[in-house]
Formats: sequence, structure tokens, C-alpha cells
Amino acid sequence: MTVRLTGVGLTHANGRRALQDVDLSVGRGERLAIIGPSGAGKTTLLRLLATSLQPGEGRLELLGAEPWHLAAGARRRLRARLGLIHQSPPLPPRQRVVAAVSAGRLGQWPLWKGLLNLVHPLDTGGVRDALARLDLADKLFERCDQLSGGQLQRVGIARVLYQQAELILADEPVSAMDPVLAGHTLGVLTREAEARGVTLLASLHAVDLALNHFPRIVGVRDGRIAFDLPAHEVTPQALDALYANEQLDQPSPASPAPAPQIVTIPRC
Ligand SMILES: Nc1ncnc2c1ncn2[C@@H]1O[C@H](COP(=O)(O)OP(=O)(O)OP(=O)(O)O)[C@@H](O)[C@H]1O
Repeated sequence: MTVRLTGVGLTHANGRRALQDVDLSVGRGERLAIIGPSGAGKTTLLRLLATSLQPGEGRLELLGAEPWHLAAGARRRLRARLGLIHQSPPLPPRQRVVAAVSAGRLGQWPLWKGLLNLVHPLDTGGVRDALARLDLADKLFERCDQLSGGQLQRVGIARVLYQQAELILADEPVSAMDPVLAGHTLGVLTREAEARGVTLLASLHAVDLALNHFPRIVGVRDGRIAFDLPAHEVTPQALDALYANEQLDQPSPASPAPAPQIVTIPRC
């Protein structure tokens, strides 16, 4: 298994319980979309898998290791095998795209090579190839602060492709793109993952993108796994239950009581 969570719970520092009783096993090469309403715990789950958050309860295994039982150096080496795609890639604004993408391999390089690469990019050809897959080869020497939000997201994806990560964790990777580009970009990412046998977990708000691009769908609600199904078995009823918004369901005290109504968050 690439990922195994057993009875995992996580409470944020402010006391907010974000995950509870999460059991999840993901095999090597699987592609899985995580969907669910806002605040359900999708980002927390991905941050936990990225080892930026430590579970309060339960057991986490990643790539055959238990990260929180490893010494710091071994945990750093494990992290170098994980590729993180952020909704807003944390790229230094003045950095050139070539440096931002090549930084994907910093965790695999000795310090001297990483420093040298900052001054003089060592593998411009490899970086250009990764960018070309995202139709961004012409942005190689542009500054990150001169790119649009959607272009920056594609730079973040190119960085993880260049890294050749074994497990890709993507948090809303196409949220800043128009629907056509979002679909195209997810297609590139999922095909790359499939061709390389890489495990891919992505959180997505757009349910149609999740169903079209991922064979397995995990629905998360209130910090728990509501369903874990092959995409073709996800029913409209399961989606309605996942997205039924209890807070919006409360009638206003000042208004005459309307007929009870479940408000469903629109899914694009
Ligand atoms: N750093 C944090 N500190 C405290 N509470 C947090 C933190 N991050 C998230 N939470 C809380 O944990 C819960 C889950 O949040 P999370 O961001 O994981 O949800 P999400 O499903 O990714 O939501 P969205 O779709 O809106 O991004 C929410 O109640 C949120 O307020």
C-alpha cells in the first residue's frame, strides 16, 4: 500500500476536530479524488498525508513507512518522495519559472547542487519538457509574479512532474482555471500519473471533473469518510447527501416558516 490510514483523527490547535475515525487504503498507482463540502476536512486530510500535520489518533503509513515513527532525517527523505500540488503554489514572486520547477528536485539533491541550481539552472531541458506538458514551455524564464493564477497552478503541477514524485497529493490543483483548461490540465496530470504508475490523490470541488478523471471517489463530510466508491457507482443520491447543507437548511426566525428544504451547493 502507498497510503494506509487506520482510525485516524486530527484536532487542530484551536480545538477544531477536523478528522475522525478515518480508514483509507490506497494502492500503488491508484488515482483517487477527494470530494466534499467546504470545511469537510479535505485539505486537512491532504496535509496529514503530506506530513505537515500529525494525527492525534490512529496510524498513518506512507510508502511503507510510519512517518511519525521515523527519525527527522529519514522523515525528510520520505518527504522528498511526496509531490505536493497546492491550490496557491507558495512560489517566491521574483523567482523565475525555471528555478521554481527545478526546485521540485531539491529534496533529492545535495545542498551544493541545490545552491548551484539557484544561480545557474542545471537542467533547463528537463524543466522545459515538464512545462511543455502543461503548455507552458514559453514561460521558462518568466518571473512567477508575472503569471496568472491558473498559470501558477500549472507551474506547481510541472514542478511535481519534474520531481518524479512517487505519491502526488494535490489540493484543488485546477481551481483557478477555466473549465476547459481545468479539464485539459487534470487530463495531463492523471495520464502522467497513470503512465508512471504514480499514486495520485486530489481534492476537487468540481464533482464532474472528479468523476470524469478519477476511477475512485472518496466523499468526505464532517471529517469522516462518507463513501469510498468507484466513480461509476457514485449516485446522484450519494452526492446530494454529501453536499446537503444543514446550516443553510435552517429557516430564518424572522421569516414565515417555509416548507422544509434541503439546499444543495451547486456543483460545476
Ligand atoms: N489551520 C487550521 N487551524 C484550525 N482549524 C482549521 C485549520 N485548517 C482547517 N481548520 C478547520 O478544520 C475543518 C476542516 O477544514 P479543511 O480546510 O480541511 O476543509 P476543506 O474540506 O478542505 O474545506 P474547503 O473545501 O473549504 O477548502 C474546518 O472546520 C476548518 O475550519
